[in-house]
Amino acid sequence: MSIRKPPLPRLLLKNVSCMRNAQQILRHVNVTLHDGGSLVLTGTNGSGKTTFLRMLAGFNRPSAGEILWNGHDITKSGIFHQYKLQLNWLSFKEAIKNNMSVLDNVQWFEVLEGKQGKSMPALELMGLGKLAKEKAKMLSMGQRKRLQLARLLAIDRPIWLLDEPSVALDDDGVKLLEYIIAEHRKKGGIVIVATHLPIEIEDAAYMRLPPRFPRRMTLVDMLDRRDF
Ligand SMILES: Nc1ncnc2c1ncn2[C@@H]1O[C@H](COP(=O)(O)OP(=O)(O)OP(=O)(O)O)[C@@H](O)[C@H]1O
Repeated sequence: MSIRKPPLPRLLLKNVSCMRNAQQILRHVNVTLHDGGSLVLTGTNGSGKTTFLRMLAGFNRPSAGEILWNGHDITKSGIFHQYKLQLNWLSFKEAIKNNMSVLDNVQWFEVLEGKQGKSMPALELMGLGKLAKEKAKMLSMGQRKRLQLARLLAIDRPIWLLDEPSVALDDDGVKLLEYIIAEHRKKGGIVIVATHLPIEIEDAAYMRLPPRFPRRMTLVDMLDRRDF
């Protein structure tokens, strides 16, 4: 009888902590993600959701513990070079050039990836097909977010790091976001989302980060506890 080794997780965070500006932001975080997996990060303002994503993107190094991709430490330079090519990052910094057309704002990134042919279908899927030739400065906030999502699709990398991806989207936009996440996962992609807003992601793991600055106890809290 042969005993099969379980597959290595694609991403593994082992007892990871992270400091920022000499403050401990994340403590002893453990996460396992296989292909097709998803993690939703929630927590109050300042609890460290963006820091978590930045750490996975390599902008902040863990102060303790390890982040392993295919079993290799991502902070090792040879590994990081390969690992970062797996990442697709969506954040408040939109990197949208207002004087370029909507299509060029997507195609430019696609060409940098050495890919072609996905920009227009991605814009159409995100409901921006008819605006493809307009300057990006004509777009509303929600349309700008849709453009960022079209870029994710056109660039087509396996690990998505999404910081508040549904902010500014209307109901249809949120459904589209949920749809593209589900489709990406079906292909084996990994999706990590930091969000304040409800989002439906089937079988996702949820992690609620503890507040960093617990609020001071009020008189009402003290009366509730009756321990003074
Ligand atoms: N540029 C920075 N330099 C140093 N410390 C920072 C910086 N940005 C944030 N921090 C610290 O890191 C902590 C976590 O911030 P982070 O942005 O990760 O939280 P968040 O959970 O994403 O918050 P929000 O819900 O407001 O987006 C903050 O409380 C702050 O003290």
